[in-house]
Amino acid sequence: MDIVKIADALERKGYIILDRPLPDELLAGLLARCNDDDPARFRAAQVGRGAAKQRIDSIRGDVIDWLDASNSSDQAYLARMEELRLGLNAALFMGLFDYECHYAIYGEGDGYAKHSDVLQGRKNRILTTVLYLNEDWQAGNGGELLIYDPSGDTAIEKVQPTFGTMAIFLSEQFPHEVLVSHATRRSIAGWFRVSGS
Ligand SMILES: O=C(O)CCC(=O)C(=O)O
Ligand SMILES: [Fe+2]
Repeated sequence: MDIVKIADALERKGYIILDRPLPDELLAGLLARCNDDDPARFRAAQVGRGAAKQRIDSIRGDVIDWLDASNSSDQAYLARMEELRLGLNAALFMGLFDYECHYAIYGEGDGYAKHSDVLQGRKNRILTTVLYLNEDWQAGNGGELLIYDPSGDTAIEKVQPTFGTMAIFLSEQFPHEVLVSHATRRSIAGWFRVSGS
């Protein structure tokens, strides 16, 4: 990954969309993991936290599974993200403390309504990453990531979830949404966090 380029974009505009920053073998391994035939691995994603945590299909339709450091593909991805964490801390003094990430699968008809990744009452998610794992994705499939300006009024970026594309943005600054997908849509969503609450 070109950490200098990523750091520069984050400093200038707060986000970057990368074409294919990771090697093909790694992407293939991650896709195989996200295709895993064990359906019980994936759980309905929830919104909110603590007592307010709930499943609301109309807001968010994906199923998720957190990465597992004992799997070699997951481990390789986490190692790349660790390099990025250290590089961004060195370049921008971001104080990123750790990284959490999960596979996500959106089925036909699923999306994720406009939201912020910074959970209410908890400000530790600093930087969001989303890596897409959809081979032969068609423009008509929907499922685009819309990134809004900080006011939330205007969409400033529409990202096709094509294989290997990665979006990285400041979690608090950019409301975003996943448009309804008309095909199975796979990704890894992750967050660099600072320590604390
Ligand atoms: O999959 C995407 O494009 C974004 C997912 C997302 O916003 C989230 O999981 O918080
Ligand atoms: Fe999000």
